[in-house]
Amino acid sequence: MENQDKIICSELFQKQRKVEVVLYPAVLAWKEIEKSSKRSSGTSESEHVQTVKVCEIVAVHKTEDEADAQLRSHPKRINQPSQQYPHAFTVSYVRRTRQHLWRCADVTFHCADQQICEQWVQVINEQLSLLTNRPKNLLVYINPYGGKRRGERIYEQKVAPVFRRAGIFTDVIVTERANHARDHLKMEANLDDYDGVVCVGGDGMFSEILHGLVTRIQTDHGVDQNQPDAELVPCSLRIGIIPAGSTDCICFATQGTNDPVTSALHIVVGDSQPMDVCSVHHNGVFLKYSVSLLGYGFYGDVLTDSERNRWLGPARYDLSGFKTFLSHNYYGGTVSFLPADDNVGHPRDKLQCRSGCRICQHKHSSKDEHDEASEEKEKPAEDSDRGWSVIHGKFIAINSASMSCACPRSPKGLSPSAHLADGTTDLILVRKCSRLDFFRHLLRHTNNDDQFDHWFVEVHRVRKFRFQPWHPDLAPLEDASEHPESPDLSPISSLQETYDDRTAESSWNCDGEILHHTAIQVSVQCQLIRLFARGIEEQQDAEVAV
Ligand SMILES: Nc1ncnc2c1ncn2[C@@H]1O[C@H](COP(=O)(O)OP(=O)(O)OP(=O)(O)O)[C@@H](O)[C@H]1O
Ligand SMILES: CCCCCCCCCCCCC/C=C/[C@@H](O)[C@H](CO)NC(=O)CCCCC
Ligand SMILES: [Ca+2]
Repeated sequence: MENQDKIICSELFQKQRKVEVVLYPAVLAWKEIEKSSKRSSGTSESEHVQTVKVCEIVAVHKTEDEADAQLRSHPKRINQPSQQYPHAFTVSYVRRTRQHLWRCADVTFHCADQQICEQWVQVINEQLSLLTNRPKNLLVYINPYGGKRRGERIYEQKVAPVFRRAGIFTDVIVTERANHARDHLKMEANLDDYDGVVCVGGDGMFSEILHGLVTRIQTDHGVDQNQPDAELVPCSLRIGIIPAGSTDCICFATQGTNDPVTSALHIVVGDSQPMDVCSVHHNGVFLKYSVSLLGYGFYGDVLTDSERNRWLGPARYDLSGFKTFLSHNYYGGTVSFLPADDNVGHPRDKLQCRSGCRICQHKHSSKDEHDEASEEKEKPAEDSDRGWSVIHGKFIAINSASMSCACPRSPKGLSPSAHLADGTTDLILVRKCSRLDFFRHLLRHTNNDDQFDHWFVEVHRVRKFRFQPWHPDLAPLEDASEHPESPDLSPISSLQETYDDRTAESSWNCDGEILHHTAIQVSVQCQLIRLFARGIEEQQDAEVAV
């Protein structure tokens, strides 16, 4: 630190203590200078240096009238340090508290000289203006009905004050119906006016923003989304997520917590996290995009059931999860997939995607990869069946996790080692097994045991996959490839009386929405969008003691 060039250095006052404050090019630091009458004569420097990275300063402003106000209310305190140092400025900055939780903290420095005070404000502001990744204008959509219906309150009480302090301008739209935000982004919003879009709501609301934005960009660039191999254009606008939904899995998996203030601060400091998006087609017709879970069988059934109980709020998933678990349905079908290259690891390698992830950093957006491939004139023949693996079977669940899908219900997620931006999705196949076995598998989503370490579970890291449910007339009577089932210790046959495993079909849960087709083709679009996030931080940045 001492070797870096000091931009400005002063002796100021903070909370009745004399401190030396230094602004280096990337760090603001201050340390106490003790008047050591208590210990020895003279002035000595305390060992403890507090530091704040300039990129984590939210704002700086002159603390107007504070000293005047004190003087008016307590004229007798004229000899106190704050009156000897009547000018003050306050630096608001990001402070890490508990795990992944950020708060906006203030530190106020007092000084005797007005000019010095103004110089400090000016110099810090100059440093902040060099941070060009910070948004200045945001378009905010609030779903007033997501989660526990607290979206508007959360925004007004916790988020808007942080944006105001950071000097961010916002246009706020409180949605009046489902798909309001999607349609506004698709057709009306003037995207040139904004540096980003903020979504106040849950995963379903995020999905609206995703569809509105991605579709708009493709339309503007003349790209036909119905072509499964279309070269999609990445979105330049980043998306911020203020969690106010039921699962908030996308927020949790990209920040490590579901906290509105933390999200607001990630937006203010201009974080950027690229993210994969799966495009889902049915017979060459575009259906949906997905960033978290595409789940057939268990998670499709949970969602279908839970939609009937929306009034229950977040608890609807617990009730439907329990009911679906008891139903213990399984579904026949054929899954085909194109495995990922070796350089992106394996779902069981325990290399979790964290802030600055090396695996994700080495990937580019799908468009860049397309461009490189066509330059080299060796576009892979992906539509042929070369390289594809095919699996027939009866499945309790088929899950594709493009990210870990960590959420409060499952802090490590459906696929703990899945990457946010590696151009792949982890395809998890849970074959027909006993109810007890499936329970053990589910339970492992909540503890440290490996949920893939079961005879009936397999997991593949893939770039594309397809699913075809068995046609009732063509379904094999027995699935020869299947592992012999272990005995079911708790048969609940009454729930299955009407269940015919040769005709039954589930539905796909696509980021919390039901798809209306079961035969689908899925392709991962590497880094199609960017969030105002940085991935989950490995460890807390501690204050520096020198
Ligand atoms: N004004 C509105 N009225 C009714 N529905 C809305 C409105 N605005 C958005 N929606 C819809 O509400 C649905 C649920 O919203 P949201 O995702 O915010 O909450 P959630 O379902 O409780 O949370 P999660 O998706 O995390 O489970 C979304 O699919 C969205 O399209
Ligand atoms: C014995 C106890 C076992 C408990 C096991 C819990 C396992 C939980 C795994 C949770 C995975 C969530 C994946 C995220 C999916 C979201 O895109 C989607 C939209 O918000 N949420 C759901 O579909 C809601 C899905 C809710 C599932 C319960
Ligand atoms: Ca991925």
